[in-house]
Amino acid sequence: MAQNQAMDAALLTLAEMGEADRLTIAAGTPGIVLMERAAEAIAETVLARYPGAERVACLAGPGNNGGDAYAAAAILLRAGREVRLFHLVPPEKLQGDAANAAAAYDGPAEPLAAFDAQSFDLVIDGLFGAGLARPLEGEVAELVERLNAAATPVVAIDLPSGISGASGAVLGTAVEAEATVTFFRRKPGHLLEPGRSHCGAVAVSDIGVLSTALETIAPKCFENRPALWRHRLAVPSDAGHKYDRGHAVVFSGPASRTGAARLAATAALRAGAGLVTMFSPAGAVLVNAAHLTAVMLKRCEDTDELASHLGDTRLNAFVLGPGFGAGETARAYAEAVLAAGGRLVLDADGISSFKDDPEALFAAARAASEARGDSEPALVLTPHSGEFKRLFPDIASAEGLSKLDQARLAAERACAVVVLKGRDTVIAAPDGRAAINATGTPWLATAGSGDVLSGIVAAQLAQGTPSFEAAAAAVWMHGKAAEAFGAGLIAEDLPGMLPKVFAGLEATGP
Ligand SMILES: NC(=O)C1=CN([C@@H]2O[C@H](COP(=O)(O)OP(=O)(O)OC[C@H]3O[C@@H](n4cnc5c(N)ncnc54)[C@H](O)[C@@H]3O)[C@@H](O)[C@H]2O)[C@H](O)CC1
Ligand SMILES: [K+]
Repeated sequence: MAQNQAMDAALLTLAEMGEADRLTIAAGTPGIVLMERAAEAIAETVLARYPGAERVACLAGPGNNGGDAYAAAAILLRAGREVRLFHLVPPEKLQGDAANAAAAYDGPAEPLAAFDAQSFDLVIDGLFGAGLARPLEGEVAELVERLNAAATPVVAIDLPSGISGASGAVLGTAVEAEATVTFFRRKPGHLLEPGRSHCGAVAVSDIGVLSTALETIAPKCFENRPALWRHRLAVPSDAGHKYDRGHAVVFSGPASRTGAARLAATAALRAGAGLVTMFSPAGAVLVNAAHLTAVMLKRCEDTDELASHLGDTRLNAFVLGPGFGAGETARAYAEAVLAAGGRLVLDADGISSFKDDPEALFAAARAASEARGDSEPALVLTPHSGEFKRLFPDIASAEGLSKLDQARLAAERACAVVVLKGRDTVIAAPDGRAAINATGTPWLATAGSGDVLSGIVAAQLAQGTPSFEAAAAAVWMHGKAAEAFGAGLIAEDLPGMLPKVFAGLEATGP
């Protein structure tokens, strides 16, 4: 059950989508039938979203995306719309299903050069989809730029032309659509920026591609939805005790910089850790004491004191970084926590502390994972792109890597779950599993929001949720908390929205 629901959230590579098509066609559904259904889905979206759109332009490219455009044009013509089709290549040059779809269309068709967006109420973009192989240039690039400058709404077939389905990158230039209709499952480019913004509202149409094909294909990338992790999530039970829900620790920075750690600690408590203790340098104990209530406080002045605290093996999840200050102390503490068998969320200054010797961190993480015996990553890294660059400069600067590729390579190298933050946060595990997040609002880009996230991750780790699921759940909840609050959000507001998020999670399915 959980497995099937997760498969609904799969994000497919070009090869995986091609394989799903191949298996479906081999099982008896001809390609032209899939194209016909794709066209019906596009026409349905157009008629439902734009009931008043009379003058419709269909732009058809040289491949099957163009074939979909011909087939959709035919349906809209039958529905009484005033349709004109504009083609990049003459219809007689099309092949396979696209050629058949073009032959079945008997409405007006003209070369692309005759297209003027201003003369239409709606444009259907069937120039390029999954087969986009290189940047748009020349006549097509100019046309796309004129189209974007016009006020006419665009519905994209499969992907806005110019957007890479694999990476969400703009190749050359790309159509800015109001809506996108894709088929069977989304692709990473629908969720990764800037692709996501170019897609507008995405509708996924089940065109009869066999979902059982996914069992054979075994995709490893998913949209971050509860189906991915809800079955692994620890939920406080009636018979439970606070000690069953783990004991999280947050390291505080010096006296003038304690707020970030308190945000993380409050979030950890709200997100379900049974107990949360702040480890504070001596000089910050009074400041922290003045602010903390349910969060406990312990002095932790140096590595000796830390070693003595770590003797208590009930302390099982740690947050190090928010407001902590970068340097030798952070490095020593992180290594000590991992060596003691703790699970560690390393954020902010904690990450930057290893910029001169990332391998020391990766070796500590590898040793910690191996020592656990279940190969579960003990380390969760939560960098934004600037921090990511400090730990993984070569991956960050390599040409042609998507954010998804970057997070996966980093996770494998660091033997850690990597949460590469942003509007399109990617969560990746060393074994290649990855999730792309879609919850949240622009208001999350606010001071302290990352500190809250690290606390939510730690709460899940403390309760025994596996690291990948813990991180993915936390990112989703963090976004949902922001959505629930709405405009005017500051980081302090996020923990207080978590009860609503949990209630929603209980009330709804995946
Ligand atoms: N199950 C499904 O998902 C179905 C999808 N359908 C649609 O088919 C397209 C993919 O079709 P394909 O022919 O493989 O690729 P495209 O139409 O996207 O384009 C390939 C075509 O374009 C040329 N090309 C690539 N990049 C450029 C460029 N920058 N400039 C100029 N020309 C370029 C390339 O050489 C090829 O000739 C998918 O998106 C769906 O819309 C089917 O309808 C069936 C079901
Ligand atoms: K398209």
